[in-house]
Amino acid sequence: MEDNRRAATARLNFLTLDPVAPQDVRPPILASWVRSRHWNLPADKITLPYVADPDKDLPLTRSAGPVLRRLHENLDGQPISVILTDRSGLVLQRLTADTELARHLDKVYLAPGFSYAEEFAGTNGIGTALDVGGPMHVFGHEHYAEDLEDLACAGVPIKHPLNGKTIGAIDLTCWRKDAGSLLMALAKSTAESIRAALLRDSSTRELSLLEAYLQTSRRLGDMVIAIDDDLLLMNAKARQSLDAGDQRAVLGHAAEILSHGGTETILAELPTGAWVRITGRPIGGRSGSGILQISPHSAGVDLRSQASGHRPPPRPVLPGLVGRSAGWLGSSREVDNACRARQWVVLSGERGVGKVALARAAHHQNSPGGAFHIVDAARTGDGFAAELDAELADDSVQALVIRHAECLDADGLDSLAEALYGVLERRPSTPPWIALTLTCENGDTPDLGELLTLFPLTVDVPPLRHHIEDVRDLVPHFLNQLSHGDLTCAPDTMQQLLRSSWPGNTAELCQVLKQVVVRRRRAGVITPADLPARTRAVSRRSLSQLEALERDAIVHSLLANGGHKGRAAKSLGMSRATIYRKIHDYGIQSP
Ligand SMILES: Nc1ncnc2c1ncn2[C@@H]1O[C@H](COP(=O)(O)OP(=O)(O)OP(=O)(O)O)[C@@H](O)[C@H]1O
Repeated sequence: MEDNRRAATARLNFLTLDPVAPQDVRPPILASWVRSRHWNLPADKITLPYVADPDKDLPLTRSAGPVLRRLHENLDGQPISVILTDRSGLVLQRLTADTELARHLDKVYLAPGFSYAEEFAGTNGIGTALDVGGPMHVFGHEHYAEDLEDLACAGVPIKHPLNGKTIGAIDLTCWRKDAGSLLMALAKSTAESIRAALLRDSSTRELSLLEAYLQTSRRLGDMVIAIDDDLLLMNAKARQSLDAGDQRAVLGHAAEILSHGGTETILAELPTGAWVRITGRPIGGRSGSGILQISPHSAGVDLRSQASGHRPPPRPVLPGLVGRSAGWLGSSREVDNACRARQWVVLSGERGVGKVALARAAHHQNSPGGAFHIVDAARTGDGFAAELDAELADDSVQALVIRHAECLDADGLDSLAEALYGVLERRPSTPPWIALTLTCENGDTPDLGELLTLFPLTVDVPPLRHHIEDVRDLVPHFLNQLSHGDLTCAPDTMQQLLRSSWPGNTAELCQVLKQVVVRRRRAGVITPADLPARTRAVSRRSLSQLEALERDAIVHSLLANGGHKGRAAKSLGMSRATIYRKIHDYGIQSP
């Protein structure tokens, strides 16, 4: 009781930025409060992300189920809730016999589908135990969120018995007034029983997988990978021979082979241009579990180079950007050259195509470390004008992007031209490099009037559907950034992404992958079912660049002719029959 009062005072002092006496709060709790403040969490209420349909078909839930049910029965109606979460703190299961406690837990969202990760719920038994990687009890006012002050929680991370990775957490929660030291002892012994159950359930299959993996690695000296639910083993040969992008591609093919029974052999081209032969062998009679043997396939390389005199595809020209299609590389080179020559440039294209990204990368390539700033003309009120003045007055700025110039009206464009002439007068020998971006929709390019005399070059940045093949590079690039390489994309998922028309371009692709990463919350391979519904509105096949251009021309013509197909066909010089066929073939929704 005394401890709780001291914790309450310490918490209040902490929240009001007053000094906290070290003896009043345990160090791991204080450290967690600091992290909670860093996440900008409100201390007076709890708001948590919710996943409507969390994936509960995991080895953890299968093995933990009987252990949790036994414990729940033994608790015999006592007000203690037994909670299982995945490794991110997402609640998968809750067993509570006491209705009053259950009602309270519902009120604070300690229920399946809600995440009790520390970054959302602040200091608590689940998230903080997962964060520190060991058992953690959090008592009453030690919780960061006021809503949790009547509860006591004892959380213990659960580590996989074979690979040692944290795969979830067990938590026992009761009323603060009922808590005692036995709560933690019980949580620890439950975690131990779950580990034993996991070992028992997985040992037969995983040990035979491990044996097959070791035998294959020793015998053949090839690259070998073993895959099972939560287990991934890759031998040194595979790790050394394949770079991160190639590893991800191989894992995607491996998942595909294993999901079809695992006995196939395929030839695959990897992102670096190397060809490999991948042979699968299922283990344990389950799809998704088996050994993959990977060997370099020189015939593939020879075939390619003999057939078309192919060289490995060109590398991206600008740092931090990916994409090797001719259209994207052409724009990249133009922006790079303009930046090197300090020539001011207009970057024009649909929303999210990568205009700012190109300007930033060109600047970093040509003036590494130099100050690069952005001002956005879409800002309302006087915000833009004031910010622009400040940037132009700052002599340390070496590169400036003026974004969304299409938002300026005629007066705005005049003022901008005047301000830019001013900077040329003031810094005639060292003006900043300036790129102006124009976001154009439906092929309309706004008129920049007099400004064009200052910007002699306009680079058109193509929409993603016109260099759709770059999706193959963009997806692993974004997944690597978003999930630190924990997630890869299955080949059929990639096919679906390649067939989408991406009206929001690369920014939309990045957004979709972000959504997938947040929803999945565990490592593995992304399947088409993981993709949000909007990516399913796809054309029946992936279109070549010419076909995509033709589809766009038809869409623009239909728009310009108020949806009248006959007139649209005439203005494009095509017959009515042809336009009808193409509208159907390209899956165009008539405007
Ligand atoms: N080739 C690429 N490689 C890696 N990332 C890219 C590439 N192209 C675009 N991106 C990323 O896509 C996102 C959108 O790009 P960016 O903001 O540059 O688009 P924009 O054309 O300037 O958009 P808007 O018209 O809306 O202002 C950014 O996160 C950017 O880093």
